[in-house]
Amino acid sequence: MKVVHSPLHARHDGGKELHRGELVPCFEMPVRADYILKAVERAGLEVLEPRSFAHESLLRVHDAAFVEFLRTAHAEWRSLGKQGFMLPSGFPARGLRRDHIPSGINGRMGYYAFDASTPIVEGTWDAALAAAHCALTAAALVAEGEKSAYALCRPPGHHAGHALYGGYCFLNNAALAAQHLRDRGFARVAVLDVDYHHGNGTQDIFWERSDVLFVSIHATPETEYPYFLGYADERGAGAGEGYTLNLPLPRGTGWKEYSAALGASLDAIGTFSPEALVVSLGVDTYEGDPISAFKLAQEHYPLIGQRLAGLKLPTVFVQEGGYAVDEIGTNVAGVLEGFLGRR
Ligand SMILES: NCCCCCC(=O)NO
Ligand SMILES: [Zn+2]
Repeated sequence: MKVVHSPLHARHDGGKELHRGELVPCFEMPVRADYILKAVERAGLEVLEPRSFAHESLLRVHDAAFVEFLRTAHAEWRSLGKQGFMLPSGFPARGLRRDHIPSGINGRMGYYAFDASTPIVEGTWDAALAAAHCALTAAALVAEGEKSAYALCRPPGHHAGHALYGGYCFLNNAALAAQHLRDRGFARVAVLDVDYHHGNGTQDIFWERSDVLFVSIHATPETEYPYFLGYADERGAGAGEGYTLNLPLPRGTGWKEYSAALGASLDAIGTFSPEALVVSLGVDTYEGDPISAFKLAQEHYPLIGQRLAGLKLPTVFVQEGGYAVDEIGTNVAGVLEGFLGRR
């Protein structure tokens, strides 16, 4: 399994997020990627830098004006004499208009963002684009015959929708990988999101499509972020009806219940009989994660990898969340080594 990683991830740093009512240093910090990189190198996996892809690759899943906002926002912020990280101050919630995008930067920020946890800094665009290219490169490797590949993406992507950013995510790396596989001739692709949080962005992108199955096991939005998507009654719309499967679980879920949900998701994927699999690999399901509340232990991550290998599908792993930085590398490498049959 090859690993795709870009040192440009480190350009996304220096912001703060609004967490439980106060501005705190971001949990989604550069050292996460450094620790994962060390762990996959220790596991003997080959590491490559990403290829470059045309701007149009991003528009296969994202709105053009949204991408242009991400690309230019911080330069505009600086041209107004501002510096440091950008956070929105208002959102087009109920009773407000969403049919008009304000011309000012603060209005546009609130139009495209859905939380105040996802700061944009000067290097955010470079890092997000590099993460997208890591995912596209991993998908290209699988399209060219690799059995599997791992995109060490930072910032993550599964909360980013067609024209939406938040949850530490800007461009939807997993959705880009799935679309690239479709564009390279894989007739049906399944996306399995095992991050603690629901991949609302990925669901949004494939909501009306039957060629990409979206399955997510996550903490119930009744009590957990993103709160407003990820319920079991969300099954897709139009041609996509029946091609979204949400398996929300309560806070405190341990391996027994998680494993049962994993089994149900693998059954659904088997029924869909995809030609490839994209895994949104968040490891914030770990019992020691600072912002999450499942109870998976380190020894469970190789088991997840083994179960995924059982699908016998060409597989692209895309890094999502996981904030217990001391253990993130061990947990990610555990999944990959389990998948490879080494654990
Ligand atoms: N306070 C915002 C929490 C964002 C969750 C990020 C994440 O891990 N998503 O998978
Ligand atoms: Zn997460």
